[in-house]
Amino acid sequence: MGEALLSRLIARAAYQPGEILISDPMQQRREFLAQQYGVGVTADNSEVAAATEVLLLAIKPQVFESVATALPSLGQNGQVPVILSILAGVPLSKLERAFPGVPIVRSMPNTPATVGAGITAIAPGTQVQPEHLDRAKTVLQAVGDVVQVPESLMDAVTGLSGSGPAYVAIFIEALTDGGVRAGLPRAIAAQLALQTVLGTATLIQETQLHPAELKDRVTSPGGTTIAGVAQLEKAGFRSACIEAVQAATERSRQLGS
Ligand SMILES: NC(=O)C1=CN([C@@H]2O[C@H](COP(=O)(O)OP(=O)(O)OC[C@H]3O[C@@H](n4cnc5c(N)ncnc54)[C@H](O)[C@@H]3O)[C@@H](O)[C@H]2O)C=CC1
Ligand SMILES: O=C(O)[C@@H]1CCC=N1
Repeated sequence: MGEALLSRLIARAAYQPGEILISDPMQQRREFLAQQYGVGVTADNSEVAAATEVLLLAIKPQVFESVATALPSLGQNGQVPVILSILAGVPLSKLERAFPGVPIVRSMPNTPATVGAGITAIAPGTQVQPEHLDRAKTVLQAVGDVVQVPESLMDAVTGLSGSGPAYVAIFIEALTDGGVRAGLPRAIAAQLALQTVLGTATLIQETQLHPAELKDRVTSPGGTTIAGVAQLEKAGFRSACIEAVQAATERSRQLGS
């Protein structure tokens, strides 16, 4: 996810490569990022912590405690960075305990950020002033839309838009398989499936139609669509989507505790 944000930030010239320093323990990863994006790299997290105005935390929640403990206290060179966390589940209370007095913005982006079509929810911590929030938003608005939510909703955001690209990708893959089963060549089926999802999303966005209204418009009486919709309902498609978001939300809560 860190790379998704990085690639778009550079493509949009929100930052120059020379202004970005990335810490990663994997040498192969460091070499790749330096070569691909021209950014500075280091294996020492403290170097990033000492040199930055925005410190993006893009590690796994499972290693948060060990990474935070090993960092020196921030702001010793006079500039206190804004910490922008994208960690699933990790609450502001835990982040603020690890970095006392530091402005922290908890956020949940998603992978469409890579192409500037992301959506990120943010929740500011107790030390965050308007200028800190602006700094965080500048980073996130370069990769898509930004919405502010109460922190209590961040796990639900994670279950929906954070994890959602995987659900949508599975849907596109499954539609493609359906087309293949019905006799379409795979390449044509894949093109039809992808554009159907993209086109429907664009249609709903541009017309502000309620999804149910759009479904009704496609569904001719006694026609093909209602036959397909009836099968989706029989298979519990809606329920599967609702339960997927719920399960991911609960997992996000677990990761933070
Ligand atoms: N993948 C996604 O779609 C999204 C992920 N996130 C969050 O982003 C974070 C990263 O997730 P992914 O990118 O999926 O995982 P990832 O495993 O692809 O990336 C984690 C990176 O952290 C590096 N790393 C490991 N230990 C480190 C350490 N001690 N110090 C510095 N770097 C270290 C790894 O080498 C790796 O490059 C997680 O907290 C996740 O909840 C948030 C939104 C969406
Ligand atoms: O699967 C995960 O834990 C991360 C958080 C949201 C999307 N990917």
